[in-house]
Amino acid sequence: MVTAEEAWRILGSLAKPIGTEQAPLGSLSGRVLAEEVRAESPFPPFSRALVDGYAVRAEDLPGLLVVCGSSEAGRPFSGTLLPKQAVRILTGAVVPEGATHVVRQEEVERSDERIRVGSPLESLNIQTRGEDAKPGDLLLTPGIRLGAGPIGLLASLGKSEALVFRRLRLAHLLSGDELAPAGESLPAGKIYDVNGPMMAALWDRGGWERMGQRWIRDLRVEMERAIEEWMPKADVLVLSGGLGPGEADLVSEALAALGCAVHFHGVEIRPGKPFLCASQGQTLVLGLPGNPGAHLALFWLFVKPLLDALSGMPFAVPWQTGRLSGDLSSGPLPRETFWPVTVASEEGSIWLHPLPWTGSASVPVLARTQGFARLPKGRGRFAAKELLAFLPIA
Ligand SMILES: Nc1nc2c(c(=O)[nH]1)N[C@H]1C(S)=C(S)[C@@H](COP(=O)(O)OP(=O)(O)OC[C@H]3O[C@@H](n4cnc5c(N)ncnc54)[C@H](O)[C@@H]3O)O[C@H]1N2
Ligand code: MOO
Repeated sequence: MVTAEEAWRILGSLAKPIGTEQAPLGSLSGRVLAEEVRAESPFPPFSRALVDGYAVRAEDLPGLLVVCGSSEAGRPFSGTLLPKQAVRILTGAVVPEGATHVVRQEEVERSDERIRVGSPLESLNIQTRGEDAKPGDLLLTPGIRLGAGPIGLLASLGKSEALVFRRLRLAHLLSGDELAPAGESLPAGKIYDVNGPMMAALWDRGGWERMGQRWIRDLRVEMERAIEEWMPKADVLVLSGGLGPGEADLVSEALAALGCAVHFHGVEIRPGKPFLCASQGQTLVLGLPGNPGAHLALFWLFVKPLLDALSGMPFAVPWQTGRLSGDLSSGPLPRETFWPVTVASEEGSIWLHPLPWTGSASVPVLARTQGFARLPKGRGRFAAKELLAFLPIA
């Protein structure tokens, strides 16, 4: 049995990114960047007008100017602005040589090919060449998950692809002779599979590749065969159930028979005490207890930080702090406990409302859980307004 801190440390040491690949711009959403991105040329590539109006020279103002041509987006004015001249210009167009300012069209009087411009001009209304980035400027660093903003930046640089970490391949093996699939009538003694659909939902949101999900009967030989079959295909194999000390708790025996290295089996926490971590070669095996409450809590506390780190991001558990909105009392806690809470922000404070919780076998509470409050071992009473660490789940 290890402590939660030891489990995080071990998982962190196992979390080496799994490899990289080039991916096209259109498929980068949710991927993790594996390279530094620097500007190769100035951005914007030319000084451009920020408003519709006239390009002018400050030294001619105030005065009457002759409009000698136009510059539109994509169709620049080819000459140089001479004394007492102006060029009609539209937003995004190249500012002609010699111009110092762009004056808004609302601020000039125009008659035929002449404009009258007052003085002084308050703003340039020009985004100058290289204002956003100069050649060599660092624009993106490795380890960020790519969303719309960074993808837009890559597009502005003309990049048609980027180096990203390979998508993690995950498989989920669920054991339990009592499991029945949704949609079928429930024979006596059976329950519907909760962990399969719950984990599938978590994985789809994380952008990882779901290799497969398989049910196995509570037979050691079946468990062993399924692990052996999936180990070469997956980067991470998540097992559901079969971890406790009962006769049908088969995972440890199957892993031992396959010669896997077990890094820990059992963490001093509630829920999720039988949590197991093993590996063989490059493949990691995570055993999560069958109780759905343990499955969900362990995913957020340990599995997600590990998967993120294997995907190229830092290994981190993003704790926050909040105050209890009411008293929380249970018997003295036998282990460090992660208690389901709802989370609300009010008047600059985060409030944690402890949900009624009977343990990891309870499922309805999971539908309301927005975070897990971290409670130390030994205590049984926590007063309203006490400040606690919690892990938000979103
Ligand atoms: N003598 C002891 N018994 C138990 C201990 C212990 O220390 N000594 N630990 C308890 C704790 S804590 C947990 S957690 C469970 C761990 O059990 P397993 O990992 O072996 O899981 P199972 O026995 O297979 O299942 C537990 C529970 O969850 C239900 N389950 C399983 N899979 C699913 C699923 N896919 N969807 C919904 N529900 C599922 C299963 O029917 C059981 O009710 O052991 C305790 N026992
Ligand atoms: O570890 Mo169990 O999940 O505490 O019920």
